[in-house]
Amino acid sequence: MIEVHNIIKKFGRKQVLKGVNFTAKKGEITCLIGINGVGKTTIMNAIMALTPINKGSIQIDGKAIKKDTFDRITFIPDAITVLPHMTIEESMQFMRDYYKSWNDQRALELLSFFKLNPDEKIASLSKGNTAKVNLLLGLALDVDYVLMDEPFSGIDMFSREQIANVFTSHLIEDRGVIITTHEINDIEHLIDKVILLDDGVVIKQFNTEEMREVEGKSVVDVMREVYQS
Ligand SMILES: Nc1ncnc2c1ncn2[C@@H]1O[C@H](COP(=O)(O)OP(=O)(O)OP(=O)(O)O)[C@@H](O)[C@H]1O
Repeated sequence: MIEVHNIIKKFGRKQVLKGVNFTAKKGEITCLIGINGVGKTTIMNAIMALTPINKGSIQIDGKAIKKDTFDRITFIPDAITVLPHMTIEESMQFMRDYYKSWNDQRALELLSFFKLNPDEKIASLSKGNTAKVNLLLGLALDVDYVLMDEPFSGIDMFSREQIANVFTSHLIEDRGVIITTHEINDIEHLIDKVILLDDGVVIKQFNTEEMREVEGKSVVDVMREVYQS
């Protein structure tokens, strides 16, 4: 389980995170939701220790984040990080050389799942296919937790559907996933837990199935209640 305890993050005098608390379990998809600039990416960066926090703590399976934690967790940012002159195959080779957790079989499955041509250069890919390669490179790592920042951002409906399908496939398996998205309609039916953020804190968190079954409300219903009240 990833446990985020009371984290505070300031950029200069601006306090972006004012005591954020939530947990994300293995085997579940947890979705961070909030308006632009609320601090979703900052939370992801804090979990990955890419940005220092001012206060609070983050634990992964009961242990503070350390170098060796990164064998167990991966971050898929909203922009591709491999070099544009590489082909997809070369970018996979790069990851294979660099990460001992690289799983070739899963990478090949993802390649065929997304119907990507391994000989195509990253620079010549459409936005949708670039997003798919980005996901492939992250999901092919054998790690327990995957963080995804805006995997649906700016891509067409069919690519969004294909990406959403990955969440229900064995390619995610029993991993813990934390995702940020503004495209809630695409994954509403897939997510287990929702964390609603506003003004630097978690204003509501709930289990989506419980919310549907007990209160008869969708994620969008709850978002309207919380953000438009
Ligand atoms: N390195 C930085 N230096 C200064 N301010 C920053 C830095 N990184 C983020 N911020 C500020 O922190 C706030 C939160 O940014 P963040 O990118 O985490 O928001 P977000 O919720 O992910 O937004 P979006 O939905 O637009 O992706 C914003 O006001 C942003 O300008």
